[in-house]
Amino acid sequence: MVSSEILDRLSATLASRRDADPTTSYVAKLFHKGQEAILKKVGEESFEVVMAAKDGDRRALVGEIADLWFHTLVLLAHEGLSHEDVLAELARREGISGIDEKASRPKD
Ligand SMILES: N=c1c2ncn([C@@H]3O[C@H](COP(=O)(O)OP(=O)(O)OP(=O)(O)O)[C@@H](O)[C@H]3O)c2ncn1[C@@H]1O[C@H](COP(=O)(O)O)[C@@H](O)[C@H]1O
Repeated sequence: MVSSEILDRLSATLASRRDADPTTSYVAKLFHKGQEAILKKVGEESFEVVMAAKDGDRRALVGEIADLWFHTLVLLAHEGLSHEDVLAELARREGISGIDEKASRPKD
């Protein structure tokens, strides 16, 4: 079974691409292009997830969700966040199902 440590390793790789040459790395190129380009990829991959699910293509669905997760990790890194922030939020939600999420979320 693949461990969630892959997220730690991938996030470290993403962080290392911040100052990398955009001509040698897809991630560095996305960082270089900026938020708009990253958001465009997140939108495209979200749509592809929906289409794969509607087509009933389970193999494609896994691939498209991997693309979506990957691009959301790039977005998090771009915004100075990481998967750990999301995991912490999910952990916080354990045991509070049934209550209003927005009302229960800590203020920034
Ligand atoms: N997990 C991924 C990963 N998943 C998807 N992709 C890239 O995301 C893009 C997906 O876009 P599309 O499917 O829309 O295909 P495309 O039309 O070629 O995309 P565009 O060129 O239009 O953006 C492809 O270029 C994929 O190669 C990824 N690129 C990198 N990683 C990981 O990120 C690490 C660092 O990557 P580099 O910065 O490229 O070294 C790698 O070692 C991998 O672990």
